[in-house]
Amino acid sequence: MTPDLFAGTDRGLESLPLPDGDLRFQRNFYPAATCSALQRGLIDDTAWRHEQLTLFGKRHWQPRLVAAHGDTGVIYTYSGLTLPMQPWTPALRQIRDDVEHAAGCRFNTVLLNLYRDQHDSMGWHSDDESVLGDAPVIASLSLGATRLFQLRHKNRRDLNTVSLALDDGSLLLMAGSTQRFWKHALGKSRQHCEARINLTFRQVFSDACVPAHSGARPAHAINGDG
Ligand SMILES: O=C(O)CCC(=O)C(=O)O
Ligand SMILES: [Fe+2]
Repeated sequence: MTPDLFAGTDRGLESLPLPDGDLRFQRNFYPAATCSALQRGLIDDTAWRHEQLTLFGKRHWQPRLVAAHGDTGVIYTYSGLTLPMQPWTPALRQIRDDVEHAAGCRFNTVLLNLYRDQHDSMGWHSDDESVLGDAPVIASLSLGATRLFQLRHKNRRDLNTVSLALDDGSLLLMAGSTQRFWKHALGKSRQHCEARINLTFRQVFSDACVPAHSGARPAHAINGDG
């Protein structure tokens, strides 16, 4: 495993070298005071759900709380779970607009994860559902405790696991073929951790109209107010 590859800056999104992928990262996307206000508001105002998943015929509680917000009519199923889609709140709409501006593309959905402490986690997976298109852009904003995010290539054994400390206010973009070739996870921590919220913004297409190439569009392609 490599140490944290990327120290990050607040000079905008910067590319992280990733074979077969496209990762960009910005530390301090939001300043600390904004992050703590956003985190408090989201913890209090979100209808957090504790969901169960079936793995090999056995029911398991997910080790985190979740919620989904998005445009009316969007349905998104992942890991066999279809969360009820809540409307955008003013806070989430503002964050979405800021993230769209940085990413240069539109998002119609955000999944929220609340990692209550060091015991909460997310297992290895790719966000590669067909409704995300073949080259999804996923923008991940972290608020609260720093947690270690890891990526591992699906079939190249010569490549090390990549580790990235996602700290308060950081923005990570996964684009291009990242979901096709890499899995990612957020493991439990050995040290005590306070709560962390992660928001992943996605563009979910209805099954009928998934574009052949759905990668990031340049900022000037943004139109309308969503
Ligand atoms: O919490 C994180 O940083 C990862 C979240 C994630 O991978 C997801 O929501 O699909
Ligand atoms: Fe993910």
